Amino acid sequence: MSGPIFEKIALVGIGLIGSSLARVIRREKLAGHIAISTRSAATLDRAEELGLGDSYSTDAAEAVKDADLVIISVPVGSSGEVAAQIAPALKAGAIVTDVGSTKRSVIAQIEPHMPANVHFIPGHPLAGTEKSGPDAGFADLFENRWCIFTPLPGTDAAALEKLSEFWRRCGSDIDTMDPEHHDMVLAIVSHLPHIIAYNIVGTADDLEAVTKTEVIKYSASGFRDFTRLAASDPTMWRDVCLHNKDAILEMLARFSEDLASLQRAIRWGDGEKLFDMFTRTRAVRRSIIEAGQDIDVPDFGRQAIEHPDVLAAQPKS
Ligand SMILES: NC(=O)C1=CN([C@@H]2O[C@H](COP(=O)(O)OP(=O)(O)OC[C@H]3O[C@@H](n4cnc5c(N)ncnc54)[C@H](O)[C@@H]3O)[C@@H](O)[C@H]2O)C=CC1
Ligand SMILES: O=C(O)C(=O)Cc1ccc(O)cc1
Repeated sequence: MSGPIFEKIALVGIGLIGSSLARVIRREKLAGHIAISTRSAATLDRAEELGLGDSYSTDAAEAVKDADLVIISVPVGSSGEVAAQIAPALKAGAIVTDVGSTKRSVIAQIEPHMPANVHFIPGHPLAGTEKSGPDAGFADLFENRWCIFTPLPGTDAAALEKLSEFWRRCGSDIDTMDPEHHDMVLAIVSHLPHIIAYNIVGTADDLEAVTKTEVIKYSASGFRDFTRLAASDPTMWRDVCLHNKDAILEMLARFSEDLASLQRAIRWGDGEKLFDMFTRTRAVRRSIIEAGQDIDVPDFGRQAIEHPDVLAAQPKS
């Protein structure tokens, strides 16, 4: 299929994800009109300088007027505020979706505001980088990545198919799951890695016996990989931590238990245990490569979904 899918698309939030969407919508001619809205006037001006849309407003309600598709791309903690602003201005029959990294909390914030005559379909593209803002986006971001929908009971099948077609034309593959499962999967494959990265870089930064110049000068590539994740947007990740609290705490508890067991093996010189553990984790990496997921920016989503055994794997005693 070619040609516009929607007459007017409104993008609320024009950072990494919103601006990547603007770029791919333009390139693939997915809309007749792209309306852009964001809270900060300076960011909106930058989006206009970059020519990302056809109309610009700091008033989200103004931007969504007559829109057939509204995509909310703001930090998850701001979802409710945006939903309240846009609700009275939504067109009957419009599809409203989001791209938030957590789903239960976003649904809880947005759904109560949605009028009965619009289709709210929560979504999450498993694609991103550590960068943020309208300059950071690029049209290929969603190419060969998963986009997960967590539809509410009774979601209109035609609206879901139309939104799926939109994301396919952005380059993504579609998967559907319930919001609880989404939040659990993402806690281990995305949220925990970021928290671990923030923590290890923080620990290094606190070390008094090692100067900051030494951390920079001698940083091995393993540490550098962590610094990339730890450079991710603080507002976005504060919100993810606060809005997927239960699943993150559950995964952190398991992680801490496993870390303590590793610590014990090191303390007691249990080389066999260390070797077995490192052999098992090496196999996970191999299966990622075999699944064709060995790409520059770590891909965390597809692997866990296609190979749920990665999640289910229990430590060998
Ligand atoms: N950065 C990433 O790698 C990924 C992020 N996500 C999700 O996408 C969403 C957006 O993330 P990014 O684009 O990376 O963030 P960003 O920081 O690059 O952009 C956020 C945008 O939201 C705007 N904004 C913030 N509060 C607002 C409000 N109350 N009303 C209107 N606009 C507001 C900001 O001005 C900015 O334009 C988040 O929910 C995040 O969890 C999803 C997949 C990947
Ligand atoms: O930069 C990376 O490695 C990421 O993991 C990007 C990312 C961050 C959050 C998401 O919800 C999805 C993708």
